[in-house]
Amino acid sequence: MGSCEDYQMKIVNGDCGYVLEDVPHLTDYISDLPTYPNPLQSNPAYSVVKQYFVDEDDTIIQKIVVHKDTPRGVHFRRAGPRQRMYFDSDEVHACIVTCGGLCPGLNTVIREIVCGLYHMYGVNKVLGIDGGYKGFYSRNTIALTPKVVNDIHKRGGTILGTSRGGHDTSKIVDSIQDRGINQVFIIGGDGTQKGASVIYEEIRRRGLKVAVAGIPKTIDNDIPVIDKSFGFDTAVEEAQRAINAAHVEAESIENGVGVVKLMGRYSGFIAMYATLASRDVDCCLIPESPFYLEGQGGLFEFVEKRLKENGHMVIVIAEGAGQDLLSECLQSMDQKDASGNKLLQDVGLWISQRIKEHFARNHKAVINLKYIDPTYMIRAVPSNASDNVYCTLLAQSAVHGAMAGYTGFTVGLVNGRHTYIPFKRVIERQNQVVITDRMWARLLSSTNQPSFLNPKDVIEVKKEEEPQPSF
Ligand SMILES: Nc1ncnc2c1ncn2[C@@H]1O[C@H](COP(=O)(O)OP(=O)(O)O)[C@@H](O)[C@H]1O
Ligand SMILES: O=P(O)(O)OC[C@H]1O[C@](O)(COP(=O)(O)O)[C@@H](O)[C@@H]1O
Ligand SMILES: [Mg+2]
Repeated sequence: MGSCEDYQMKIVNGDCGYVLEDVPHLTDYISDLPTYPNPLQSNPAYSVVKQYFVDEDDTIIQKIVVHKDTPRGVHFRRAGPRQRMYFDSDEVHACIVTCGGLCPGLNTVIREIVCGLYHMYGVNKVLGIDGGYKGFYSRNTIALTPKVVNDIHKRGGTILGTSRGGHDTSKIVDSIQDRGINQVFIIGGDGTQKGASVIYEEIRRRGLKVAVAGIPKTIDNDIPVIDKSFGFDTAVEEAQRAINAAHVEAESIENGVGVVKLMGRYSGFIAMYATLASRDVDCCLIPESPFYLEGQGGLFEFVEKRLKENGHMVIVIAEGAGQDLLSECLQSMDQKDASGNKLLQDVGLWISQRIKEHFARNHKAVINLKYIDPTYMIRAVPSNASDNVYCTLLAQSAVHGAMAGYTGFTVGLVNGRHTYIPFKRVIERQNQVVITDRMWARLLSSTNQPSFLNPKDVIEVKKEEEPQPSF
């Protein structure tokens, strides 16, 4: 038996600095497993596809910008159907669980896992776990068939229900073992993937032939390595409606200020992309970029300037922005949700209040501020067309991977290619907007807002965000 560390990372080194961060396989800890031909071979839909099966040696590079002397660097295993299966179709008993906050596309992923298993691999035992991780040991299950899931992709939310907290590894693995489940599909964000990782470790410790596959869900786009998470596109699109409303309101009245709060606990991606997409936003505030209110170069000064120039303005603020300022003013609430995530104070309400107070106090002008919080409306919509396609491919990748005997992996798009990524890589840190990257500069130059950084801060930020060498 290896250490936990061995359970998580399988590193293969090649020539010229080539590194494959491989995902575990059932054969790593169970010997003499029988294999089966892939039933897709005789599926008429695929009969004309050239090279349908993924070559075992195919890998995807993580960093695509290179110089002539750059070592080849980190690669991930390419996702897709394999020639040999490590499960016979009749033997498979799969389950699907959704955990954490809602995100557009959850139902599409559920649908496509069920249809992929049934139609591509002839599996006919798929269970839905009701209500997140705790559902494994405290709730009923739902039998999932292509008929049951047929039109669920048109609905927001998750037909399985979701929850925070309640992750009890041994009770969950006991339930998997007792029910005879041998493929576990876990859809959720950073917390969920951490939970999936310990479930995989426990399954491996018990020596069970059970494949564990994660499908990363996060509306905040805070999962590292992958290009973007499903539902993010939809969220950015839906946010436009709120920004438009804020703009219409602000534009229609003297000194109109529209404030829109968007999701993003630690990562301001939705706010950044929604701002870039809209062009109606004058200022975007995100958790990664500190700001201040008073004095030269501060937010109040900028609001005054924009109102003078244009007569109206729109501010987009991510929910995690300015939390340091809030805790200075309001009593710090150190409350957490059931999963241990810090509960944040409403920054949108706070900033709206502060702007109103500033203008009232200084008799600068009478302003008309409208605050819009569309966060739960955004999260609850069904996924758009592009996310629907993305969800379908993620689900199919997960199914192909599990059938081929891979385990302990998350599926994800890396540089536009579908890959299998070891859990450890997606849970070790959070994906955040790098304010020294060009994307944030593009935003600043599109809104012409202040950067809120003085030259000394810029040097500090650059030092903090010095790229970390990957071993
Ligand atoms: N470090 C962890 N280890 C095990 N389970 C975890 C961990 N963090 C979160 N979880 C579980 O994952 C589930 C979802 O986590 P949460 O943070 O609420 O959402 P998300 O996965 O969307 O980030 C919860 O049931 C929670 O108990
Ligand atoms: O009110 P809830 O359900 O706890 O959700 C709020 C949180 O959900 C999020 O959308 C992200 O949640 P996840 O980590 O579950 O993806 C955050 O932006 C937000 O703080
Ligand atoms: Mg999370």
